[in-house]
Amino acid sequence: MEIHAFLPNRIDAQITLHPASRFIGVTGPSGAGKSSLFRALACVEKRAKVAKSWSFEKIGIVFQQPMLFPHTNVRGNLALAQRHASPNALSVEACVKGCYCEHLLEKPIDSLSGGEAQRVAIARALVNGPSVLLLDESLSAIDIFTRRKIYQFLNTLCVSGQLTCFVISHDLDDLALFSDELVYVEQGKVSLCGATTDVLSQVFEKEGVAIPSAVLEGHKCSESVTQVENMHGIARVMVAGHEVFVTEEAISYTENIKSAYRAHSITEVSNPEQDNGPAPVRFAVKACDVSIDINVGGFNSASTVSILNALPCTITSIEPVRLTSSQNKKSHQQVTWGGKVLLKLILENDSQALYASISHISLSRLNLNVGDKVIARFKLP
Ligand SMILES: Nc1ncnc2c1ncn2[C@@H]1O[C@H](COP(=O)(O)OP(=O)(O)OP(=O)(O)O)[C@@H](O)[C@H]1O
Repeated sequence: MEIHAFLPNRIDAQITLHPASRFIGVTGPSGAGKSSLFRALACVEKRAKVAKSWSFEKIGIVFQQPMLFPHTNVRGNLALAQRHASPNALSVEACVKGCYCEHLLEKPIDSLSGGEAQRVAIARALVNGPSVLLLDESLSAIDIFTRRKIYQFLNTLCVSGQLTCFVISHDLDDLALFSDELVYVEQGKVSLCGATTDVLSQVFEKEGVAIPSAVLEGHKCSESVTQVENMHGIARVMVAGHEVFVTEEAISYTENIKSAYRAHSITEVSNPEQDNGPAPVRFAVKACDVSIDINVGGFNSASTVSILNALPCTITSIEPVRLTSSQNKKSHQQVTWGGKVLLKLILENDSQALYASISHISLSRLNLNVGDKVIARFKLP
């Protein structure tokens, strides 16, 4: 998929995407032109010129400040959107359930909180039945638990082929978890575009992110081992041949619509006849949640620590963690070095990367070096 968007003095962006990408994250510094790009794509900017290699049937856009009709309540807003809905649009019930705003239906618009109004605005956009939905920081005021649930719902629609989402966010963890591809905008141009994990590592370097998250992909095992896991919403995921535990909320489904379908109890998502095997999933692991164990022989014998997960890895780089702070009135950046180092690790027998943020003291006590084989132990994501 190719898109070229031009807006005089603001945007000259070339985006090249894989045809199968359905959830595309967009990020970049403040003022880079992300909103302008979306406004161009949504044909809101009259002077914009957009060329694309495929035709969008119907484009929806939701801004950070929800633009709901104040003269009617939430139900009325949704009913108005339904009037011009495309034939395959989801029902109001499915949209409000997926956007967690069932309880808000009778509320007047001016009584909604910022996060509630954002949820209603997304539900209203979905009721209209767009084939492409542009979300411009549209979930920024929603708490992380509900936000992740809504992203999971949107992702389910994307995985089932009913929707393509372009999502602007400054939250790299959200984008890491859900995006098939990531676009980085700088000074009106697209400077990075491609597979999420590849682009993310370059974004972390560019933005000097001290505690990055790695995205791991694996297959969710269909059944939980014990009733305890079931009760606490913990899933088992096979990563590079090893079993790890992940909370259900932290998982994003990448394929296999049946699993996503079951996870959300959605009745209107198209349900192609696919096999019901282990569902491909991804989840993010924060560098600060990863500890390093040099006792590689004791891989399965860490029963004396509370950290649940372990993956054998090799250290591929060791970098001091940069702490960047604004120094003076001219906003020059001063770089200072914290007491930590960032280790980049590659999983054994796999090309997936993991980060670990550890202290200089641990680095020297354990005498860690590039090329060492270690166990990365990490808390339940
Ligand atoms: N209507 C407008 N007319 C002229 N310039 C504009 C207009 N809207 C935005 N700009 C300018 O275009 C540039 C890009 O703004 P835009 O809002 O697209 O950035 P952004 O990447 O979305 O930023 P943020 O992350 O802070 O929301 C900025 O310099 C902004 O001042």
